[in-house]
Amino acid sequence: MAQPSSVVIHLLRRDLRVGDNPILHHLGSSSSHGFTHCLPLYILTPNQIEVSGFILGDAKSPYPEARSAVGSYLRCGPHRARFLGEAVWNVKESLEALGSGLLIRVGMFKDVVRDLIDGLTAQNHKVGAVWMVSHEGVEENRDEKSVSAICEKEGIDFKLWTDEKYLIDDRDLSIANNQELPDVFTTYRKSAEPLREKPRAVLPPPEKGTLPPFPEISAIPAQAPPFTIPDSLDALLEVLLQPVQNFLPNLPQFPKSAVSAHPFKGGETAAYERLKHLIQSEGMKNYKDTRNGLIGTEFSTKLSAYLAQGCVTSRQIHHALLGYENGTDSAFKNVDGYGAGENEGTAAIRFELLWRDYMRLCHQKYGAKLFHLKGFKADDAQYNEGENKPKWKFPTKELAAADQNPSPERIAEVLARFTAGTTGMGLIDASQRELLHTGYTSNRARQNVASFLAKHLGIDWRHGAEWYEMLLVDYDVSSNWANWQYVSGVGNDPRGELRIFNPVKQAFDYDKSGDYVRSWVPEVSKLEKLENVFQACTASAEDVKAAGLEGNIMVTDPVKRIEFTVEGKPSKPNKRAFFRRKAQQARGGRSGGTDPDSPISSEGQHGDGIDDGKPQNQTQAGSSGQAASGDGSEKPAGQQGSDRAQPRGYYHGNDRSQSRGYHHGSGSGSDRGAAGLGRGRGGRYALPHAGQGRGHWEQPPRLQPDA
Ligand SMILES: Cc1cc2nc3c(=O)[nH]c(=O)nc-3n(C[C@H](O)[C@H](O)[C@H](O)COP(=O)(O)OP(=O)(O)OC[C@H]3O[C@@H](n4cnc5c(N)ncnc54)[C@H](O)[C@@H]3O)c2cc1C
Repeated sequence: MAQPSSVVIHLLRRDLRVGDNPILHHLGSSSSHGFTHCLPLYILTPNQIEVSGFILGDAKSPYPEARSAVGSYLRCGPHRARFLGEAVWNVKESLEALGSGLLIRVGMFKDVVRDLIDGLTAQNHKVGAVWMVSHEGVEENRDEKSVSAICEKEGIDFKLWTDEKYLIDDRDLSIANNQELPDVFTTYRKSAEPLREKPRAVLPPPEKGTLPPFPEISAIPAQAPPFTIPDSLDALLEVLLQPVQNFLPNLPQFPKSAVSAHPFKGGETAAYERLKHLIQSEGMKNYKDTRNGLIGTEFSTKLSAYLAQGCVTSRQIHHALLGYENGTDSAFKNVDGYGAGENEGTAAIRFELLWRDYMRLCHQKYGAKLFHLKGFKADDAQYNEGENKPKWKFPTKELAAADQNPSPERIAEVLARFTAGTTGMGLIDASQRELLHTGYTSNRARQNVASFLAKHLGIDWRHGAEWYEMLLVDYDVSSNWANWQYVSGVGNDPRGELRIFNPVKQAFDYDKSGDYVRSWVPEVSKLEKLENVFQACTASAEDVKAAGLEGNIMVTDPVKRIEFTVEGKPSKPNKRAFFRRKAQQARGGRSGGTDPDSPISSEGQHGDGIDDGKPQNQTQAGSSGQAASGDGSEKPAGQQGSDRAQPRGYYHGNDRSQSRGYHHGSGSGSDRGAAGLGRGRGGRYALPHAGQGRGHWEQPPRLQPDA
């Protein structure tokens, strides 16, 4: 009599690799797991990625579009959709090469798993277990619970494995539980050092033929209609991209002068190639000197997108570095520093990877506060004495105070220009356009962009985080939202409100010849003076004319003017900020004082170039870029001069009339309670309302109202 089958469903998530994969390793190396078959499965969930492209013909999707809660942006834009498709296909091919395979499905976890259990059971396959790695995130935890509940009901083993893609394994942390995590990175780092000795060994990929076989195709139920699953990579990319590629109407052409810093393909194979190249080209060795670059593929590792999808693990990076440092991997024998131990560059990489671990641990500690307007600092006691709590401006009437100035309409306009890269602030616009076109922008640029939105413009930072979520090829829920909080002053930056980037000074420091801004913002490329390139409104009328910029909104209506002398000093040093920094240091700051390990390198850390922000009439702006001294007050865009009521810029939103039936915002920054929203339309910034859900569809909020 045939042995009864026992199938383990291995649900791959952001562990899209066969190497260093704890579940595959266990199944490939243990003879006692008891499974006759293994069904590796990847699910594209309609709340996180748009799946309407998988529908053949005219059928309607049972799910609402995958859009964000606050700004109603697409959850996953074309750059990451492509990268993800490539990564999924690559792991499918790798599994096939090992004698297994990968089933791709569209749907919510619980529906797909339910269908599979029913279908396999009907074909005399007993599902013995469902295994997956655990992830942080409200939605991710909800997915886990939904599958766990089905398994419990059916008497199926459900196991969440530790996701081993971090530098220091959770089982080796110096803290007993996540509530003990220090709120200052340096404190955590010190408890984790020496970093080079901490990571566990890498798990080898299963050997060919060692994984329990893939169930016969005839036993696997088909994808639930109306979706169909493509059978080639090209077809998969087409259905993933088709609904999201026109995410920004009137997107300008990719500038001829610009080159993508992130031309990389998704997948584990490409990740290993990149890692090897970085060591062989001395990119790792030189990383400390190059990491603040803005242009090209080589100034930083560009491993983030691979790490985000789990195509490579931090400890695999660490071990590849060990092979070079210890002189044990002959592939690197010709590289300077081979066998000479850890160097500045490789140490800095480990340090950055620890930042990634830390952001994830912060997410574990604070849970859904990651998405709250008030951030991790929801508790007022978490602010330093004398530190101002941010007062946010909102682009919707529902969230804005009745007397919000500038008006919600103007803020919506400014936001549209911020996202499209037409603010008139060169570094910000260049970065935003680079992001639009390539899905990547450097860490230096990200910090400036986030600081500009949150601190110069005072706009609800979650719009920036959601915009990044849509566009970043390397979007990672913990790293993105925790970094946005950090820079916006509501997260784990002990300097909070005091850290403000002056994007003009930063441009002078990091884009010394203006090549970066000129390449992504070709309109300003003909301006000769750097200060004008970095802030077009400072150009003289003559230079504006010569550059063909007459009437350009970046000149006539910059969303912000920043005073800055060409000599590189703010025109009016901000004594107050300095004084308060000292006071804060003396007090030890929040949970232990300022953080010398801020992810921001030295020039960015020191409150330098605090923006005076005095409104300035464009015609008064001198060609030198020197402006009249400011009054020290921050004035948001729209308060400059006369009220500008007419929308400008080339992007006016996607005019969505449909959105989802939930709301998660809160006006807490202005001490307004959570408002009952989710109604009506409002163009681009309409809040979600009920979609065309099928019976069982529900999409509870990721964000809870600020408690
Ligand atoms: C507002 C903002 C949003 C961000 N959003 C994301 C995001 O969604 N996903 C993401 O991976 N990173 C994010 N970062 C962190 C950082 O900008 C990127 O990790 C980095 O630019 C990716 O390029 P790279 O791989 O070449 O980095 P490298 O400079 O080569 O660094 C090596 C690795 O270290 C990690 N790392 C470096 N800096 C940080 C950091 N500050 N926080 C967490 N990990 C870090 C990344 O995994 C990175 O791949 C964000 C930073 C800011 C300021």
